[in-house]
Amino acid sequence: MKEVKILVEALPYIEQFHKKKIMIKYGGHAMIDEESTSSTARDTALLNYVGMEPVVVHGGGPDISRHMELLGKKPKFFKGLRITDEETMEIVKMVLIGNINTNIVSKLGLHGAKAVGISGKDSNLVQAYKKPPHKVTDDETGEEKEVDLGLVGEIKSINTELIEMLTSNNYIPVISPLGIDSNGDTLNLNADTVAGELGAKINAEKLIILTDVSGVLKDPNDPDSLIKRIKISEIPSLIDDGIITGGMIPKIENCAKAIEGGVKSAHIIDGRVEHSLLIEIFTNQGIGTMIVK
Ligand SMILES: Nc1ncnc2c1ncn2[C@@H]1O[C@H](COP(=O)(O)OP(=O)(O)O)[C@@H](O)[C@H]1O
Ligand SMILES: CC(=O)N[C@@H](CCC(=O)OP(=O)(O)O)C(=O)O
Repeated sequence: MKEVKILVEALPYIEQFHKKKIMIKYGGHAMIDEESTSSTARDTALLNYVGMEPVVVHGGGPDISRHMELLGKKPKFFKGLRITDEETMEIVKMVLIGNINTNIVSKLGLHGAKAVGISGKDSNLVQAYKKPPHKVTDDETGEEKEVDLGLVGEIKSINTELIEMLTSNNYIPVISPLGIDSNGDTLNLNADTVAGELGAKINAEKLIILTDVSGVLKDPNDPDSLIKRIKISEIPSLIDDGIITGGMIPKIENCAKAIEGGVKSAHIIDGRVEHSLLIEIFTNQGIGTMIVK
């Protein structure tokens, strides 16, 4: 009886999200081991089985950094974005496309879903241009200088045709965060940005970002200080006051962009917690931080 009750309680959510796209971002820090990646893949497959259309964008920052270090390169970031020279780009492609993407696709397949691995380059899905150098002022000398991030892109446009084709045929697209520029060259993109912008473009019902903290915390060192709801208007002061820093900045900013672009709700949740994805979708109280208008 207990199992049946659970199923009946899930019914309104199954109805609400039937044939709706759910944009899920698998964070590099959320994929801590094979088991948690497999568990998230199983939950994603379940969403698909009950009639939703999940679309996965994955990260892999920690793995890219690890491989760079193995090859004797020091990872460098500017405002959360990896400074990407040509050699780094080779590592980024190898890790994201060759390793992480295929791994997620296999795991979804093992749980019975039809998953297709692509990157933003396929079928011109994510067209991008090289990010112009950042102007920064040297604190000591007051001199202005430029920081060039190398092969890092900004999204110019998104062609959703391939995604629509896949989801309408019940395939789960699994997307590596790379873009293609007008010369056909590859650019490295932040995975949260791809998930947010693509989520808005495909009219996703929900954007769910899986990471390694329970959501946005008032005090990042205190796991019990979770902020359950954040209004878009509150975001700038949370950043200015230094409450939201580092990798959380692109997450919250892209949740806001997604909501402004028409996504109905955006959530940052702990991907290491078993079934956090299902708890978010199938319960009233949800889990993690919800970003609202
Ligand atoms: N206010 C905050 N609440 C929670 N996490 C925060 C906050 N500010 C910064 N962070 C950091 O953001 C990290 C998540 O971003 P990131 O490391 O890029 O994850 P991912 O690989 O999942 O994209 C957290 O592990 C935490 O260190
Ligand atoms: C430009 C840029 O910084 N790209 C990211 C792409 C991967 C990513 O975003 O991974 P997470 O979501 O795990 O952080 C990088 O090279 O790390």
